[in-house]
Amino acid sequence: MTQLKSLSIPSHMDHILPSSNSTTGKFKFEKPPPLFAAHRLRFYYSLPKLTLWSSLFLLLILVCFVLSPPFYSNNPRRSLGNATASCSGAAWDRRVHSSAVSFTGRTVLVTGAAGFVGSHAAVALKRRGDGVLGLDNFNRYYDIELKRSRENLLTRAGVFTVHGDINDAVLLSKLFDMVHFTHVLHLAAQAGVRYAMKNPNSYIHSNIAGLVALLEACKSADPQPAVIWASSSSVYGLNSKVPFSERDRTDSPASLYAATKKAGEEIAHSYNHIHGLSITGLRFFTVYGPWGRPDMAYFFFARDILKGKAITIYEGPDHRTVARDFTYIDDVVKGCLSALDTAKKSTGSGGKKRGEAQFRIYNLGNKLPVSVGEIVNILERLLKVKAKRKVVQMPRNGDVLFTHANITLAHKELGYKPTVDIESGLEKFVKWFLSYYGVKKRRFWILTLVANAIVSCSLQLAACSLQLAACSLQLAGRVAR
Ligand SMILES: O=C(O)[C@H]1O[C@H](OP(=O)(O)OP(=O)(O)OC[C@H]2O[C@@H](n3ccc(=O)[nH]c3=O)[C@H](O)[C@@H]2O)[C@H](O)[C@@H](O)[C@@H]1O
Repeated sequence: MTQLKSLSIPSHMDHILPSSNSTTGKFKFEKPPPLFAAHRLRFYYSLPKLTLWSSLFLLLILVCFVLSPPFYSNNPRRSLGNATASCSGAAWDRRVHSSAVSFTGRTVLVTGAAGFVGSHAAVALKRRGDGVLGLDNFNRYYDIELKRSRENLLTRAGVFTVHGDINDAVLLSKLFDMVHFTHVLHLAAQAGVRYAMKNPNSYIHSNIAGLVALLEACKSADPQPAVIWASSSSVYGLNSKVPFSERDRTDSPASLYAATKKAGEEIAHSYNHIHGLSITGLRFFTVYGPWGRPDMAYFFFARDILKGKAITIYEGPDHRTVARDFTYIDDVVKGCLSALDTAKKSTGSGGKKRGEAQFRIYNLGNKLPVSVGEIVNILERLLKVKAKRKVVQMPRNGDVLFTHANITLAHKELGYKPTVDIESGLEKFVKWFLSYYGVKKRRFWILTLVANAIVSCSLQLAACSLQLAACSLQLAGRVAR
């Protein structure tokens, strides 16, 4: 007993010690190693606390993760990893070939396939029986999860998306060797007018260098494909004559983005002239709709209205209205497909031109400009939430006051006829927006709860095992004595 007392065991440990009565004269208590004893004591008594704190900690990490702003970077190296290296192997080859199987005689390489217009167009092509192969660099200009979700849609439709950059000449040449593309629908680009103020180089990288790399690959392919690619309404720049017609001048761009698209049109012309590539440029007018781009105003207005955050509505000098010829995605996709179907074959082979080749440019707009204020009115009605509007003078950030397409030429030569008005188009967008982000939120909370439960259970299990080990050690000690 004297021995026991001298150990000064804390009173709350009494129940795990043998009773003094039963051991009188016989029991000789051996002090466990101090470190082990300390652990055992803390562990045993703070188990519920430990579980609680670990759960709270886990929850905190998850909340920080969700609330952290998305990381926007357009450094292709960062987002690509080793793309060319990953684009090989028998399984990869099989996926490329099976995606490119065509039932119509058309086989299309769609660049920017995980993008907004790219994903819609690739699915539409595949549905009608064309062979389709996607290519996308999955850069982080906006939410990469959205791009992955679009990629899942493509996969379900039977379209394989190669992860790679249009600047990767080795990869392009490999793809052109593997598949005889009849057409290239080139939609990969650094989009967005205002972002050029922040990251001008990304526009040069994708819209100039990338375009040249792609045209080089097309020029060298045998047979050469016909190229249909996305230019932009922004090439009309500071023009004041409306509606914008393809014959109007395009030499006063208001943004670097517009300048790179205008440069793209000139570069395309030179490849057509020298190498006999059949090339069609499509000037898209503010394309919107389900699976859209989160950097576009209608998209982030919807998000901010729902969050109760103020939205900034630009106005021109003397309170002039800012307006856009918003064009619904399905109409634009129809325009792309008609351009593809009416494209003539390239005339070159092995990089040499054998005759004049087709060169076309079309406006794909809606010919009914809508003010930004009206877009907000419609979103308010659809979301049933009042927007907190902040009307400010349009900053000098590359935006133009208005766009308005003359689509006579596209109508005449492509049969292009937009059918979706802004109310119905935004209604479809809002429906998608609510279901996509609603589902994601629900999925997130279920995952959080499951993860939490798993961590708590594992901690409890670990604690029990330690306790069991401690008891066994103690028992072994007793038996030995
Ligand atoms: O037509 C095109 O070629 C271009 O269309 C859009 O560019 P933009 O029309 O400027 O579309 P948004 O960025 O969504 O802006 C729409 C309107 O909202 C206005 N806006 C934008 C942001 C903001 O905070 N407040 C605001 O009033 C803009 O001035 C513009 O009038 C795309 O973002 C470009 O990639 C595309 O090439």
